[in-house]
Amino acid sequence: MFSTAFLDLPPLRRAAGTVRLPGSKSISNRVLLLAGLAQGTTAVHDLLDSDDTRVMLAALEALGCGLRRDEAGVLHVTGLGGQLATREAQLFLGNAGTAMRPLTAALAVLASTQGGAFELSGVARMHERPIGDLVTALRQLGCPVADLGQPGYPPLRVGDGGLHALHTAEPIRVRGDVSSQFLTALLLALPLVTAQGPVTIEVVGELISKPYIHITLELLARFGIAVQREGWQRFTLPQGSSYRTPGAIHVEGDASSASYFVALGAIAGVEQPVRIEGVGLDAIQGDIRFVEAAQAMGAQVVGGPGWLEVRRGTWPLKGLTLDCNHIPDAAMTLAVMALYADAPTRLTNIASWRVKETDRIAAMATELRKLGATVEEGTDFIEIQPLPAGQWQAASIHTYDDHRMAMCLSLAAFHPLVGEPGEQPGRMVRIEDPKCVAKTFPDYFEALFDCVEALPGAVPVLAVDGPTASGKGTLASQLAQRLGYHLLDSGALYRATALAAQEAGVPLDDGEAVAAVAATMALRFDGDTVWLAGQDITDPLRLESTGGLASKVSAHPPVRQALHALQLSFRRLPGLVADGRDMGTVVFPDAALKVFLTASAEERAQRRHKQLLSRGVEASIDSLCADLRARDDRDQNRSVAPLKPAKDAHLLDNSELSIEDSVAQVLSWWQPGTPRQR
Ligand SMILES: O=C(O)C1=C[C@@H](OP(=O)(O)O)[C@@H](O)[C@H](O)C1
Ligand SMILES: C=C(OP(=O)(O)O)C(=O)O
Repeated sequence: MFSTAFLDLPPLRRAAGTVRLPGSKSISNRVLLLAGLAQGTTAVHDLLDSDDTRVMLAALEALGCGLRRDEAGVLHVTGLGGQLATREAQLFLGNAGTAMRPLTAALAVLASTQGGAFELSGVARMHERPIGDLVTALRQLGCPVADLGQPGYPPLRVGDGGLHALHTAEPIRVRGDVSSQFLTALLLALPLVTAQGPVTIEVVGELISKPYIHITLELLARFGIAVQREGWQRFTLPQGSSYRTPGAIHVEGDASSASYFVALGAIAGVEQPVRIEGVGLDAIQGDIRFVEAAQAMGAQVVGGPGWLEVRRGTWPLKGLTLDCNHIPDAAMTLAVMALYADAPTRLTNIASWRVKETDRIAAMATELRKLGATVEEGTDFIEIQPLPAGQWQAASIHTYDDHRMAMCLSLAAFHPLVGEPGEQPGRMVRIEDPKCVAKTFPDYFEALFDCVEALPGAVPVLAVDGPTASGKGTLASQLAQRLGYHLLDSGALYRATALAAQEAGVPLDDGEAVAAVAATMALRFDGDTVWLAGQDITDPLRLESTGGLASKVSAHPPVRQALHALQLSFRRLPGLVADGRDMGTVVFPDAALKVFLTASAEERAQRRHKQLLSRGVEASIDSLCADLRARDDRDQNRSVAPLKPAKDAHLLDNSELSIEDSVAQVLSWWQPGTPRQR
């Protein structure tokens, strides 16, 4: 997961490859609750691991359910068998509607019938998401529910410790026009009170997001509860309903998450399709019908059970008007596809967008406008005009702690002129707070980068060059962390070459022979660990003596040549911070930003001295200073790739700066707009 403050996406042009989707959030949290209420143990395969399921799991654990993950990653849930194991708990449910609403209902019923009291709270936004219609239904049933904050919103306390007779003979009435999760919550919880007779739920007003009720009914059926229904108005739980574990259950891939990859194929699956695995045309999730909307916009989709393949069909995409009530989550993806269309796109009947992770109609309109689009919004619709190729603007996209805003808007990084003659350099899309995807798809950006390709030369490089002991290694690694970029420590390649040559018995002054070693050595970086031919060389690589050897081998032109291609291969999405001596001048002359880091020889000698002392090595500052000056002189005057700032480098003397100051300075040069390709 990218935990950076922002993630810069360079202009992308093509998509191809395969994504294996994480499990469905809606199925995962329903299955967890059903398994938690059932008697016996349920083996849950392919459960989603994300913020929303973690809060549900933590709640089940606090309530006394047994949870065990086996070596294969299968979760075994041992349920309560309908009996409370603990009578009081405070449950924090983050921003997971699929945890907050169903747990409120289930615990209200259990607390009222067995005696107990439970507090349910969430993040600040959860306390702005309505739950009043569910609370009204639960009170009608006879459950005590107390508002702990603003009435109609979490936090809530359900139960008051006492026993309460519930009124199950009359139909329980619930409104369904704000969220379908209120009805889902009652359907999941009320089997608990069917001992005396059947229980009927009546929906008041128009039910929204109907396909989510279908998921609820399907999963209840798998747990042995056959709900009888009359249209979308009346649902009856038969007398004596009880949750029976199916033993094992498999969670399908998330169909809402699939929408980003379906869109990817439609926008940029030019030569090859984007293949999606884990969810297919047999899905029980309503969001699979996003496929039809994407097809209507021009996507070519084929699929079967558990898979889809999507390529670009009509281009530009076709604008459309669509009632999106049945696909409220995936519909957001259409709003970004609309930028690439030939005519306006109007998405209607989406009032529920306003009460989800953020006010999604307002947020979408604001962020699409930043890209240059013309957008109209109403209480329950959004209309987006196509964005002509020349009018796309670089933008920093605010994501409102809403996973879908981040995932949808990443699709705006595609270059609108993809595959057309006279492609122009593209723009950069900055996604703020990319870790918000953790709600349902923590590795979304990794999955995206695995199946997209940037415009040639567009993967940004930030080159940090400078003399020995200038602190460029530390600066480069901090920058890579802050930007979420890959890191190339080119010095390590020369050091590894020297070690490999020594190991092979090759004389270090034989440039051609050392180059042959460099070209074939089996070098692998694994986080901070470096492997050479299966051996961990992390420590030997850092030795002063290895530095001396590296200085020798790096003076041979054939060695530099041999390592050139290897260095270029580090340039991968989303970007690269390259640390060395000739990164900006020779290896990445087109780097988006070049920094030449210096510090006075005295200051560098002091730093080196400290570093050596910390490793228990004694040294004199004067001799270190003399060594550094001699090394600078050699580096600056060698014939191949002498150490010098690139003409377009920013010079940074960090003699008086802390690491944090230097990082801040470089990041201020790296604002959208400044790097060359933006
Ligand atoms: O029941 C569910 O799993 C969901 C129902 C939908 O909410 P609404 O019914 O509030 O539209 C959907 O947006 C949400 O992501 C998941
Ligand atoms: C609305 C959503 O979530 P929740 O389950 O919290 O309602 C969503 O995932 O888009």
